[in-house]
Amino acid sequence: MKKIAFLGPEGTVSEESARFFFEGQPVEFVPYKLITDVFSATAKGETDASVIPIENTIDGSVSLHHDLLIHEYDLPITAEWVYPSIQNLIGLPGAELSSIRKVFSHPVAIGQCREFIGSNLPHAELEPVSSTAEGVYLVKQQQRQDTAAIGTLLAAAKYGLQVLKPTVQDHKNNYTRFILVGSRFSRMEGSSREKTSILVTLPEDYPGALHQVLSAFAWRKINLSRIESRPTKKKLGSYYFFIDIQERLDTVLLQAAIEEIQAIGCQIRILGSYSSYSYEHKKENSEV
Ligand SMILES: O=C(O)C(=O)C[C@]1(C(=O)O)C=C[C@@H](O)C=C1
Repeated sequence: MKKIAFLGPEGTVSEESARFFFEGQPVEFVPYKLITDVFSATAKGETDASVIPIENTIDGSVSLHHDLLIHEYDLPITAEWVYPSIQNLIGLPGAELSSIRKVFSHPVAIGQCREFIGSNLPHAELEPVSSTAEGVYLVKQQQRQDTAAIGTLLAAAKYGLQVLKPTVQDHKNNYTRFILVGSRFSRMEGSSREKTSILVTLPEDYPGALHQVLSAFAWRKINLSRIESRPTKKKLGSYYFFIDIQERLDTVLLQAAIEEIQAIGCQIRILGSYSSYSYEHKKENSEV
């Protein structure tokens, strides 16, 4: 059976989203404490693929995860899906909101609930931890009525704690985009569109290089869904451009665009060509 690494312990948003994505597939989910361990499990061959949160509606791109993919782990992106991040305030049974003085959660989840925390828990100290479920686990361990965590319903149930307040994220449309890196799986139900991700390094001292890169896509009417710049870490002002393209890699048009970009001296690394699944589309399919 294929093994899927995710950010643990059990009960994270990553686990919820992976279970949703692989619903009905014979796979085994394996939790890892740190996101670097999630990447390296597949790089070392302990698992077949890793689930990586890459972007969130409220908090934006997860820079660390982009950088790990760029600099540390040469693993292809083999699928992408979107999943709602529904956060809940979780504590010991009977705990009162007004007495909460400490809240554990993943920094991204804290970022998603800032307004709620400001208005409802103004005196609480915020303690960032390695995942939302790690925070819920710590509340269970510490057994304190004045301590809570922001996490999933799955984690509240797993650790036998109470949901003190459900859906505390500041915006209803709080979605996270997850990528799968490592092995390729057969096509899931509910595929929406094909995408390719590339990493472009511009030639030095070439005025207008980025403009030329973008125009290679523009005049061919190739749609880009995202451009993210990340430092190359070699010197200040030097960047990689992470580009998501709404086209399969093997199309004539995209191949020609890539050749044109290389011809002006850019370096291109293909990060993956994969199916992208939207939440609604996949959900509709699984409900039929
Ligand atoms: O801590 C978790 O539950 C995770 O799965 C990690 C993570 C993230 O890194 O963005 C994933 C989605 C949530 O929106 C918040 C945190």
